[in-house]
Amino acid sequence: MRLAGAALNQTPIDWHNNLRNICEAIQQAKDAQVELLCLPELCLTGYGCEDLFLHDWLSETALEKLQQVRRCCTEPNMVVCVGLPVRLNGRTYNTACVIRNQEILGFAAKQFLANDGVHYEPRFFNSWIAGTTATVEFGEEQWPIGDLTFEHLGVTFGFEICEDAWRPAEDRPAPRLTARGVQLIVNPSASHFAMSKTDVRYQLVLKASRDYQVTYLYANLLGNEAGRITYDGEILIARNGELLKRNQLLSYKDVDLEYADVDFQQEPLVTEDIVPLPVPDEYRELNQALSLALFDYLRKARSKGFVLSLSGGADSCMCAVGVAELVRLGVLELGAEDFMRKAGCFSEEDIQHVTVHAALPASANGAEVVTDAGNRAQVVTDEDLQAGPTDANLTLNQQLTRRLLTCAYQGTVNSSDDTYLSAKELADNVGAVFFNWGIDEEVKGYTGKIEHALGRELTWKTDDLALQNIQARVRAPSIWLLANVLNSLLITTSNRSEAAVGYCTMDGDTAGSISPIAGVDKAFVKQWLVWAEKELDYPGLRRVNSLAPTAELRPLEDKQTDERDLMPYPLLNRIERLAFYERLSPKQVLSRLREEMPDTDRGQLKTYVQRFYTLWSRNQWKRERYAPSFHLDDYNLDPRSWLRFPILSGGFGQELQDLA
Ligand SMILES: Nc1ncnc2c1ncn2[C@@H]1O[C@H](COP(=O)(O)OP(=O)(O)OC[C@H]2O[C@@H]([n+]3cccc(C(=O)O)c3)[C@H](O)[C@@H]2O)[C@@H](O)[C@H]1O
Ligand SMILES: Nc1ncnc2c1ncn2[C@@H]1O[C@H](COP(=O)(O)OP(=O)(O)OP(=O)(O)O)[C@@H](O)[C@H]1O
Ligand SMILES: NC(=O)CC[C@H](N)C(=O)O
Repeated sequence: MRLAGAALNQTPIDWHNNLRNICEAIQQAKDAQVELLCLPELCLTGYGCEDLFLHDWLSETALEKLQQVRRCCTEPNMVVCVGLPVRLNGRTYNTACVIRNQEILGFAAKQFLANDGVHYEPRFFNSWIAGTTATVEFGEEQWPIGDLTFEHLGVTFGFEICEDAWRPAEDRPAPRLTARGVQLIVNPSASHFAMSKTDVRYQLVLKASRDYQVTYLYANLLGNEAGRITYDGEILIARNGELLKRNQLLSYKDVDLEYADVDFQQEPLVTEDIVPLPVPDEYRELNQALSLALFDYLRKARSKGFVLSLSGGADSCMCAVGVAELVRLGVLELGAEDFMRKAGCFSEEDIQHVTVHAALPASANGAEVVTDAGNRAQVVTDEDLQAGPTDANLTLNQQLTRRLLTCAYQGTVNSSDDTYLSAKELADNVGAVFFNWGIDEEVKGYTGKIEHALGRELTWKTDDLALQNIQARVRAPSIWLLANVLNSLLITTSNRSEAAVGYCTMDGDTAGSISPIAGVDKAFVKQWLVWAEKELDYPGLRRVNSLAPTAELRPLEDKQTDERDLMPYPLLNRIERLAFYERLSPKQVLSRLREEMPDTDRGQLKTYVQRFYTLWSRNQWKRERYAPSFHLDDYNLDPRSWLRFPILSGGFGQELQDLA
């Protein structure tokens, strides 16, 4: 039997997009003579519909749209499994509908709901009770729903829907299914991306196929579906512990279909030792996920591009590279023309202009073709090409980045030449539009007003934080204005370490509508930039990679650095991880640190732990106010996705006092 999984880039309640992708996958499956096709979890409505799953109309519309999917399923020999919510007696179930030759055979329902990390399924869905079935009615028709198995071309199959497979052996459906004679387990998933998670999923699928001696077919969603969470579109087909198919993750395509053939007449030996996956390259994974997430966000928000306040520091530089990589990877996979069309923000004239130039061979236009890692697709240098004035001497990727990314350096008397040059060199390297303006006048305007009102001078001695914050805040209005004028999304550059301790000015450097790296810790940001300079070939990162992170908000002679204000970043990350990922108490965190760092002064470690928890508690309100952020690491601090904490609390007063 030819089995296929298709990863789909869906959007909540974008019926047109979702149906088009589903029907396209079915068409591709027909063309490839696939006999059983698995589509991802809840792909008809989108997985991220949130409280809409509690609305009757959503499931009613999904059932209506299902009739359109049904009409695409015209092959007598092909089964299609499509995910949608079904509402019965005021309860919503998360199901996979099985269709063959326009006939609905039934709805398999999810038994275990994902309720950890970024998943809140029990808020929307009810678990299906194993061993039970019921009936779905639609017009004159009735279909079975529940704990079902199916038969197709002599093969018996059943379902684990995403989280079902992540439960222990004594709970998960797999052993009960195999006891009922199932030879094939189909798993439609919506499994969020996190660095290295592919390894976990691979082990899960391979081991299930080995332990239950079945064929296992797994298909995940693809892309930034609803704003925060990205899916990597993983497809896995395995049999008796052996991998038959695994695809390239994080595709820019809407539909990524892969298939493999399984001869169910033969029973191959069981592979006891699972061949391990090569260790995932987290820097590369992060790059792909970040850039795809930005691309999908841009087009799904129907925006024209991005605006970025580029300080030349690590965070803003990483965001700039994220946009440049969105272009590079998108063009690499789709080609310039399809990339531009899919982005949805380029005019037909511009598409023609850019792609005609890109298509010209080097010899025809004097262009220099550079064959490096792919950062420079092609360098057009011939001025006679009548390219727009801004396009001369830019590579294709730079030309496109220039259309999507506008940056501004906004210096003060406290800014250094180093950061200015770092910002300028990176902007030039990626091709972004770059402005440079000062903000001292505005700062003076505001401080002067308050000095007049209070009848005294504001000084660094008496008003340190206030004088820092006004600089960060004064950068916000002009960059917002630019974003509005350009119909662009304003990127805010907060990282996870800064979010942990509120090391940011609210309505200042947090201003923006999208916060791409708020889930990534600062130590990782810095390592990633070193990797990107070399591996992705961005020489414009050379300067930032030689700088210590600094807010540049105090006078230069103060030599302000983040780590002097706070503590070393690796230590901050360690405390954060122990405290909120491993969920230890302050006392346990301190004793763990003392074990791990016996050479560090015990009193100093205690001060850092106290500082961390004090700043953490004081700044929950800031975490509540960050712009939507991407989930990229295995956890994050976003109260709307991974981590909840009270805005007002005792702030660990007792616990910190008790530290020895
Ligand atoms: N629970 C709560 N709910 C609501 N508001 C609360 C609050 N607790 C304090 N507040 C209010 O918060 C305000 C203070 O917050 P905010 O004005 O944001 O500023 P604040 O947190 O006082 O200071 C900002 C910190 O971030 C650092 N920073 C700023 C900008 C850029 C960078 C950089 O790395 O580039 C670093 C800066 O060095 C400083 O340490 C006060 O008005 C206070 O009343
Ligand atoms: N001189 C500046 N010009 C433009 N934007 C700035 C400037 N200084 C700060 N910003 C904005 O404020 C943000 C926060 O500054 P922060 O210092 O936390 O990050 P960074 O400068 O990117 O990195 P690092 O902390 O490693 O120096 C910057 O990312 C940038 O968006
Ligand atoms: N949609 C789901 O059930 C996802 C849950 C599962 N733990 C995962 O992360 O893949």
